[in-house]
Amino acid sequence: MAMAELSTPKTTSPFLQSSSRLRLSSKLHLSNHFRHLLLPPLPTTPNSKISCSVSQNQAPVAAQENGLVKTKKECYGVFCLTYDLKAEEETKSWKKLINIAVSGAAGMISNHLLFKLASGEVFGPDQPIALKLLGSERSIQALEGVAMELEDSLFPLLREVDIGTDPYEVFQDVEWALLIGAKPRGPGMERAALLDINGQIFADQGKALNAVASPNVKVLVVGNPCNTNALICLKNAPNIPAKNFHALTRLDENRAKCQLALKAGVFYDKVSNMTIWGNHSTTQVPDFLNARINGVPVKEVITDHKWLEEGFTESVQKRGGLLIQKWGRSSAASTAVSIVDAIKSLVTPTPEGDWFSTGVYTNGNPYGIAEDLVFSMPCRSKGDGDYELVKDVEIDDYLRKRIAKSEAELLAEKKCVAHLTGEGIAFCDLGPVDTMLPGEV
Ligand SMILES: NC(=O)C1=CN([C@@H]2O[C@H](COP(=O)(O)OP(=O)(O)OC[C@H]3O[C@@H](n4cnc5c(N)ncnc54)[C@H](OP(=O)(O)O)[C@@H]3O)[C@@H](O)[C@H]2O)C=CC1
Ligand SMILES: O=C([O-])CC(=O)C(=O)O
Repeated sequence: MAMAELSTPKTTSPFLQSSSRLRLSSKLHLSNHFRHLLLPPLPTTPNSKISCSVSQNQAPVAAQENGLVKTKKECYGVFCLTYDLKAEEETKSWKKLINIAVSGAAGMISNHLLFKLASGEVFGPDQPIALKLLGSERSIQALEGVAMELEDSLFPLLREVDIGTDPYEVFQDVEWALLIGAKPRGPGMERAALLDINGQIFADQGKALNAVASPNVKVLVVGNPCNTNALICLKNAPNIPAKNFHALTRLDENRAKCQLALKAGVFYDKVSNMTIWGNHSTTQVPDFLNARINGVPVKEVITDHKWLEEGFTESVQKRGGLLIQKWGRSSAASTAVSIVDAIKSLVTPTPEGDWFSTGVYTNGNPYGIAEDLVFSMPCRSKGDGDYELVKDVEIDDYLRKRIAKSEAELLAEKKCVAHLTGEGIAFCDLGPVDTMLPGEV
């Protein structure tokens, strides 16, 4: 993995030393738990070398002055290594560093995702990144453990790691915000209660993004119920384009492709044009009408239409619940993979004729879906981080009826969180069937 031949480090890992020796952002209070790990700057001239003098090659010293933590600008440990000429040539062609925030960074999904981000698998082998990890008082120790593992992985593209508990600090200047942290729904907990608790998290994080993130930040909400959380988040961030907010339904798309491939006896890369419509819940609609296998409409390849309407649809809607039954916990690795897929779909051009699913703001949609929701729909991207809706998909009576059910569910969820979206007093009636998350059975 390492791109450079590295000299022997002269110091030990900062995270293996006492926490008082961690690099601390000079402008922050220690009590804010905002801790910062920084690599040497990228080379700017052909003959420049990233190297540290002996005095630089020491652990950082955090001096306290009037309660404020000040740091010297030294590098240390694994981040003070001298790169060889080959590495210089490589880093010269690197792009400008991007800042990526991840919430719930000590959770299970993040435990897979962060290493994919740091490896270059997501943003490419010439894209250096800074990771800004958001946790809480509960998880601050665990976040240090996460940072230690990142450090020990020697990822050349990972230039900074910050950990913190205040979104106004962690989200500063971020270009991507991957919002994963949310309270899991416990036994006996009402859906309305979960919407309220998690909604509050996303209202707060929306406000923080609005205040301090890059104005064109792209936000991917994973924490459930992700569609309504994304709506809450965007409503609290009026300065950020609503189009920049996504709810993760890519896991559902991947699950649907897998089921179709299994039934058709093909490898899953042969399945394309897979849309998930609606909510990331058991009302979601995996669209077999427009999906293709080897470029041929699915209904022509799989002639068991009863299976498509019932078996296939239900298996995708309830895949998360089945996995929890088997595994004893919800999908984490495949969710991280689907987050990677979702981001890559926005930063690389969509293959000709294909599309991907993502939960996006409905305003101006061509399908007649209620405005002012976050709804999963088919999208294409030029690879610039933005997307456009695919406009010419066919919607028959079967699809229309089911899409309407998911739409009704999202409209009901929206009423439950009116107090968090600035739309008045909440009124929560989610109906008799408690179907909110795919992970629930
Ligand atoms: N959209 C999708 O396709 C999928 C979404 N999910 C959702 O992703 C989210 C994260 O899943 P996963 O990483 O497995 O979960 P974990 O339980 O492993 O981690 C969740 C993190 O959420 C944070 N959190 C924030 N608020 C609370 C709270 N009030 N109580 C407890 N924890 C809280 C915790 O971090 P801290 O203490 O640092 O705040 C915790 O580390 C869940 O909401 C899950 O339902 C899961 C799979 C698929
Ligand atoms: O309900 C959960 O936490 C898991 C989930 O979203 C899924 O597996 O799709």
